[in-house]
Amino acid sequence: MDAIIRNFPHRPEPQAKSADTSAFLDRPVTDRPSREEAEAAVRTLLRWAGDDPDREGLRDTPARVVKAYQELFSGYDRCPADELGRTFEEVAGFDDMVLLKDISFHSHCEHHMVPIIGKAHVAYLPNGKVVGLSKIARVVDIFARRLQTQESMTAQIATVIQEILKPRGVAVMIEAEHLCMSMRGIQKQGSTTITTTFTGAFKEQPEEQVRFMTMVRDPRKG
Ligand SMILES: Nc1nc2c(ncn2[C@@H]2O[C@H](COP(=O)(O)OP(=O)(O)OP(=O)(O)O)[C@@H](O)[C@H]2O)c(=O)[nH]1
Ligand SMILES: [Zn+2]
Repeated sequence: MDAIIRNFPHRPEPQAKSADTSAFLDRPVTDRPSREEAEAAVRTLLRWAGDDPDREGLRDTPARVVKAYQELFSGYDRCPADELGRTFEEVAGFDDMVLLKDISFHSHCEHHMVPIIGKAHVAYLPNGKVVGLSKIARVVDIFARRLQTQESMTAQIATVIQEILKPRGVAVMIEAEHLCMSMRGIQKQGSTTITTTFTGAFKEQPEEQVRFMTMVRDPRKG
């Protein structure tokens, strides 16, 4: 949990605390450099790469890069716990698996700041309440729009859903290509990294894990 709390450095205005979400809202605010400082850093990188930041084609690039980073790293300004705050009473007694498959995401690895492109599969076993389907995808999106390792992102998604929704169990699988392994370094194109994590009934009952895996691979067999 601590790791998740530490990953909220820039949330500007903490919302009202509730018993369920307080742990996700008490996070330190760190000094953020100004936009001008960020643009100056991009200019330095352009020069370091060997180009001239004053040539016409690059003149607006620092501003564009900063604007793009604001979007790509907007997950630091958002709280995944907030997304899960609105729930619905269990629909018509439904308490079986809810699985969102193939949630596409773009993230950036914390080692090289190079894209991680992949999809997440997230399931939970409701325990008296369900959450809007889009909220699960929003949680994935918020964590993806931070610097990540795939393992951390997998664990963070499961932890926040387990802590806030308190279902009988959560299962998360992420499949992703790390461009730091294909564009540079070892240069292995097309390799996929798969990570999984399970809580509650998914952790304790192997048959629930199998059912999750089967539904991820072929939902007709679930
Ligand atoms: N476990 C894990 N490793 C990652 C992830 N994304 C990137 N990496 C790895 O992070 C490692 C960083 O290794 P370092 O030796 O510190 O850095 P490097 O010299 O740039 O490594 P190379 O990529 O091997 O050239 C590399 O092996 C990457 O493949 C991730 O999500 N999870
Ligand atoms: Zn990397």
